[in-house]
Amino acid sequence: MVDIWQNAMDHAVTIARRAGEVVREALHEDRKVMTKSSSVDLVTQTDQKVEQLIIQSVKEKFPTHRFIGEESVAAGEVCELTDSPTWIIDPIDGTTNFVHTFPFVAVSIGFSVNKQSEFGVVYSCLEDKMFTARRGRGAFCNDQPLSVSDQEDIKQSVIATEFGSSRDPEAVNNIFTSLRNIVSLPIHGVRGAGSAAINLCLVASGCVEAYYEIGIHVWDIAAGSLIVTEAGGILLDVEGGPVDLMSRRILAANNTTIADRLIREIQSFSPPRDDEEVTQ
Ligand SMILES: O=P(O)(O)OC(CO)CO
Ligand SMILES: [Mg+2]
Ligand SMILES: [Mg+2]
Repeated sequence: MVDIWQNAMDHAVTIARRAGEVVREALHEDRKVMTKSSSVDLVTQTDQKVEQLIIQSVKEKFPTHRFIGEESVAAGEVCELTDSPTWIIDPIDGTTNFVHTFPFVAVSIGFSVNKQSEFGVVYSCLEDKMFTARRGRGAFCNDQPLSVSDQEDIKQSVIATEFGSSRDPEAVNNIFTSLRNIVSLPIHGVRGAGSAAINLCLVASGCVEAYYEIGIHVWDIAAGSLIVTEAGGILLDVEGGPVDLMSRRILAANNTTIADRLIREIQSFSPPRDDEEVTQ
């Protein structure tokens, strides 16, 4: 059977690898750090350069396709997901890690048609791990199939989450309340790679049972979320119900038993949506 998006996916893998080389080389240079939404929301010239590299190369091959890119949105482009084929790009997921040479940095490329994810590519470029998923065809790391953990007991689980880049006292309070509740269940441990995309790949790989976060953006999770579901995992909103990739909230888990137990402990809140201006 012909897969009409296979060419696009092959291109995503090629360009993610090339982008990863640029990121690796930039680690040996001075990294000029700028800030965006808060003093701890970091961006570098490499983020911008890599996003342009990806967008230009995709435009040459697929001139009618649309884009949602983290740094393009930061520069004022609208964050709108339509039915058109759309590339959802985070050029460096884990910019704080990149700035500090903490070794989990990913290039994340999601691709959606009719608002449905068709493929996801996450290249963890310092580990040299290429995570891929094609809708209905499974998830892989360096071509080896992935599957989520089969653990059903939350007390035997490791959960990934992050503190995010908001320092709004109420948001920080909610984050710590959730964390205290979950740690106290008790669980085996809490981990966070500092990259939403890599955290999702850790769920897909069975290294952690679940990952949840409030405050992430669609470009952080577009690719990794398909990698989770294609590895047999599930996606939900942090209050239960269907996940909404524009809502800035996600819970990815190996199964509903683990997800339902976490939902009872998460103190949720709602940051402004990624597509807020579009939906108003
Ligand atoms: O490093 P970035 O792309 O800002 O992403 C963060 C979350 O927004 C880590 O996932
Ligand atoms: Mg990101
Ligand atoms: Mg980024």
